Amino acid sequence: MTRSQDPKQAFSAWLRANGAHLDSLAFKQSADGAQSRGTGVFTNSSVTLHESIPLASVPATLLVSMDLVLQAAKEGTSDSARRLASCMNGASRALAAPQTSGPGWERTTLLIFLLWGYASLVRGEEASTACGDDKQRLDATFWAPYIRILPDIGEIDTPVLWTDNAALAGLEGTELAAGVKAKRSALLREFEKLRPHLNLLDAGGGDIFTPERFAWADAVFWSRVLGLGQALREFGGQPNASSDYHLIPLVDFCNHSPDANIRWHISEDQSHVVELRSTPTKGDAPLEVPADSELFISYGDRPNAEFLFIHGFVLPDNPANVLKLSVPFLENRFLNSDEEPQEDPTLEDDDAVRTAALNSLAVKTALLKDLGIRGMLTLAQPQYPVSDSDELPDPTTIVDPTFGMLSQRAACAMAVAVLTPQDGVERTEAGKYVIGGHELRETTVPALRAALETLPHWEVLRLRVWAVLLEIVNYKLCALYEGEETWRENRDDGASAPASAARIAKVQMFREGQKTMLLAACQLLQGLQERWAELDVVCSFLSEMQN
Ligand SMILES: C[S@@+](CC[C@H](N)C(=O)[O-])C[C@H]1O[C@@H](n2cnc3c(N)ncnc32)[C@H](O)[C@@H]1O
Repeated sequence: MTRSQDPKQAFSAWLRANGAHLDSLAFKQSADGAQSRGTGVFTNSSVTLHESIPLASVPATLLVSMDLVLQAAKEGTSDSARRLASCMNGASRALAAPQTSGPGWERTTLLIFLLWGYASLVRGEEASTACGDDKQRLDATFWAPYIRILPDIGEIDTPVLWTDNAALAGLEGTELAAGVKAKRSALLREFEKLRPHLNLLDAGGGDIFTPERFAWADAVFWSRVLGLGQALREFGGQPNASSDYHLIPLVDFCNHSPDANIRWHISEDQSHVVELRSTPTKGDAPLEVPADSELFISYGDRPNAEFLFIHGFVLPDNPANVLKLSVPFLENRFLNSDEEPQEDPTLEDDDAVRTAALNSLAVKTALLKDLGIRGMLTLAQPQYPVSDSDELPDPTTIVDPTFGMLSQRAACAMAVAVLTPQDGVERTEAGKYVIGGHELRETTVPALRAALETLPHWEVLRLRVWAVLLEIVNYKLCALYEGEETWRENRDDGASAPASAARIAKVQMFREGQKTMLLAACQLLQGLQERWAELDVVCSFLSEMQN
């Protein structure tokens, strides 16, 4: 390979020379209207895809994981391998547990790999052309054809890398605004800690490593990494593979589509570990793909917030859009604010009310933790049944009146969140949970649901859930509308750099998706609240409470 060769062709040649098979494929620029998708995988002739026949394959020797980085640092004999070893030693000393083991450390080692390859590339260290024996893989120059065609800083469009205020302001009022700020600060802190050790990777002294370059490595990592560890150990003939995270040159150039026509597959053939194959078709029918067509894999059904944050793109009318909210424990309302607690005649003073709230909060948090429900709840888009009549079923008569907006787990978590100390939430000394005087047979979502449904005021609890959720949804909707104002002002402000039209369109599409979700949730919850407030069982319970 010569430096003047087209990087995409050089990459194909490097893959082939090192044992990958990609006969009918080529790497080309991909775009969807104004939205660039960067490099993609295209057919170079018409092909017939079969689910059982690999279209391309990558040998184990080309997989990039922590195992490779550690091996290069330990066994490599080149100058670059020695620099890598010094950097790895320093980095593991600079970071404290838990960052020096598990997935966090795997990520750090792969970021170091990318920066190692980058330093070698910009310092013009020559890439080797010979087919790699195992030693060559332990030298940074071996990976140059791969590092060279990775998208560079200006080609990655994730909000963490945006520098124009006009686009960043577009996230105001959405869940991403705080996430992007937090991620930027975390990356900066991490970079400062690692900087002296990263500089050891660079023969030129390290002035090429900036916070932005570190954020580039992080973005490249998250947008391409696959968690293959278990699959490799179980099916890929690599019982000793200790890494989970892998970068797979070739496979990681496949762009995403909800209508993917290919998928990656762990091969049983031990020399060709990862393959590309056709997605399953009806009756195993082969798939005819014309020449010069892009082949897509699926990154999964993810909401636009996730696609934008990790990949810098959004999908129009994405059915996987969701709303995330932290579990709204009622106790927090008065523990964290001046709000008056619900009156409880059985308790003597404010201190007793506070203690009761803290106890009940501790039991509820422990219960959700034992159920595996931590942190955030997810609200999906309601899926109304498609029927000939316009009439929806009476929500009070169906198992899930939220039409899929709340999963069984989220519905249970919400019900727990709105239980008050008066509802009787306790934990016995034996660690069993008691709700309204009934001990849970087992700490599972179905058992909790069954216990909640037996409460005499179950429907009142549900009304509380609708009311609390409606309040949150309205709050988020207001924040979104207010954010819209801030964004408009920033876009019109001549002082800030103009964002590209494609980026503005992307942010707009993201905001529209959030608005659609929130309005649908608001409409549904309003209807549920009205309907539940009319139920006899709810009316009589509430009037009894008043009396
Ligand atoms: C695994 S890489 C795919 C190869 C990548 N296009 C490249 O140039 O290296 C994932 C990245 O490709 C881009 N991408 C993938 N699918 C896309 C899509 N449907 N629309 C826009 N960009 C896409 C995003 O930048 C994403 O982070």
